[in-house]
Amino acid sequence: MARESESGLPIEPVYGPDDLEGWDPGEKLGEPGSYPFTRGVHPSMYTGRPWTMRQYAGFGTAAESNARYKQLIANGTTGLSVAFDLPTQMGHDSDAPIAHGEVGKVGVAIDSIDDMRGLLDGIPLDRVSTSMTINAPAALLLLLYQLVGEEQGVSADRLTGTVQNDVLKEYIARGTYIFPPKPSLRLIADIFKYCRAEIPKWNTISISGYHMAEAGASPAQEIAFTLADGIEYVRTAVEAGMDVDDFAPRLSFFFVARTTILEEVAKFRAARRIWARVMRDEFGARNPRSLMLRFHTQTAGVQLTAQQPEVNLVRVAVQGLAAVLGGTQSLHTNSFDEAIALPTDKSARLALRTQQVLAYETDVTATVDPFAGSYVVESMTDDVEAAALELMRKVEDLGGAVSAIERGFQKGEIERSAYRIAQETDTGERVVVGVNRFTLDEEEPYEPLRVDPAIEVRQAERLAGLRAGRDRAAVDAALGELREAASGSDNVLYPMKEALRARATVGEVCDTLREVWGTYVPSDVF
Ligand SMILES: CC(C)(COP(=O)(O)OP(=O)(O)OC[C@H]1O[C@@H](n2cnc3c(N)ncnc32)[C@H](O)[C@@H]1OP(=O)(O)O)[C@@H](O)C(=O)NCCC(=O)NCCSC(=O)CCC(=O)O
Repeated sequence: MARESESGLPIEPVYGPDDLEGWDPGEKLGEPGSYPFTRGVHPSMYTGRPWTMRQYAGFGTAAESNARYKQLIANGTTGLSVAFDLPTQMGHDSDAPIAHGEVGKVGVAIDSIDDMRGLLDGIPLDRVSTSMTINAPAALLLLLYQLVGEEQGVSADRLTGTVQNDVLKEYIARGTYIFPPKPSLRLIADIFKYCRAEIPKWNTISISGYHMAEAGASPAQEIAFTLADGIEYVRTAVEAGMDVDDFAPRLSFFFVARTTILEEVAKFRAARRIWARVMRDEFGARNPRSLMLRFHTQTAGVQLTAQQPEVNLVRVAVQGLAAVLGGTQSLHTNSFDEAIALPTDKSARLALRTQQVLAYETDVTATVDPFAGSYVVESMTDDVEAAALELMRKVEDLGGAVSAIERGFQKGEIERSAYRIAQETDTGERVVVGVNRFTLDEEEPYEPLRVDPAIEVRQAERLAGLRAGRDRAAVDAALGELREAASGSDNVLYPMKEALRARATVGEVCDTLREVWGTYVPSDVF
């Protein structure tokens, strides 16, 4: 009997030539590095250059996070990935009442250029690419990065990295939105234009399915809703007057890797094929780079267990393998203790070592797209593609990603899928090793890393010092310019940069935008 995949599609006990009858490799696969990019975005893939090992990290103060980044680099990481605390992600200063209890908890606290300077101290920005998981305030953090680059003598055209900047999935699954959809999309178009003119190698957005997957989305839902968000961003930028080939090469994506290797590989390959077709046929993109779906992967946090946490090391290795077999450009492997707390130095190192074993001890990097032509993987690639296209059509029928979000469509679909997973786990139909089978009577003790609660006081003191030491009139004047741009149609990033240079804080800049644009209140469908 066929088993069901995570997307609810059948997985047959045996696949053979009949399953690929009429299947045309020329149309479905092409060559690696060529349309429709099913086999990967580069002709040589990992035989030319391994994926970027990019471990998401950050906690406490800028100085503490800086020390962790230097340690990661010393251990062989090949790109940085900054986690910000919730107040920063929501555009509040560390001393704002609403920030209380959250400063430095899930990431680093960045209030101003002073903190950004500390975060990047001693890190050569012309040689390291940096991803920043920041969404509503993405423009601010990008500009702070550029300003620190200028101080290091690195011109903006040499900076490489990514801002997540994907606010649509914040409304669907992650929650750190500030402004309503319309000004949020306008801000994203401003960022595309600014980067095109000023920071051309920067990846301007990381259109993310990861968080939807963490909320329970199936693989088909994950790519469908993510690509639908991508389509909305492309439309926004085109409507804002940009030529598609002027910004599409710098769009990037972000997906999860689950333990179900076969379907995950199929998912990544299907996503590349769908995106290439959409960009070529719907948007008329001509530059091959505009058609390439380049993506970062993180192993599935939701599949980690607090019980017998060391078993997570095994899960992460399997998930990382899925990402690599699927042709990821960049990878974060979770630490085994992440279901319990922030990773310790040792668990962070082990997570990176897992990638190094995949890259240098296995043979999966010796040849491009090793699953190509496999009866099962090609069949599943077609199946996931068809299921995703069907969902994308439903989003279109609702008027596109934003209208569908406003009606709660994506959230509703994801909730249903999450409910199914929870039920299957409860009944034991879905085996979770160490949780509903192969359990221990008594778990071994585990000592997690804890963030020092005094960090909040230290950040508040730093802010008081900053406010006392800066030219208040210059800050007010710069924020006034920003207010004016936000009220009209001028690109907000130019006055925003001047405000940040004058040491305006993240909270002050975001409050200025909140005054003009208001904040988003979800229409709760549930
Ligand atoms: C495009 C990606 C996906 C990857 O960029 P990278 O710089 O790492 O890699 P890359 O672009 O593939 O490679 C770097 C350069 O080498 C080239 N290159 C690579 N491989 C090649 C090959 N085989 N042949 C020829 N050239 C090759 C590329 O074209 C590129 O140059 P050119 O540029 O000149 O072409 C980017 O967006 C990225 O790094 N994303 C990371 C996102 C992230 O870390 N997010 C964390 C989220 S954490 C989170 O959100 C979860 C928790 C939470 O909710 O907070």
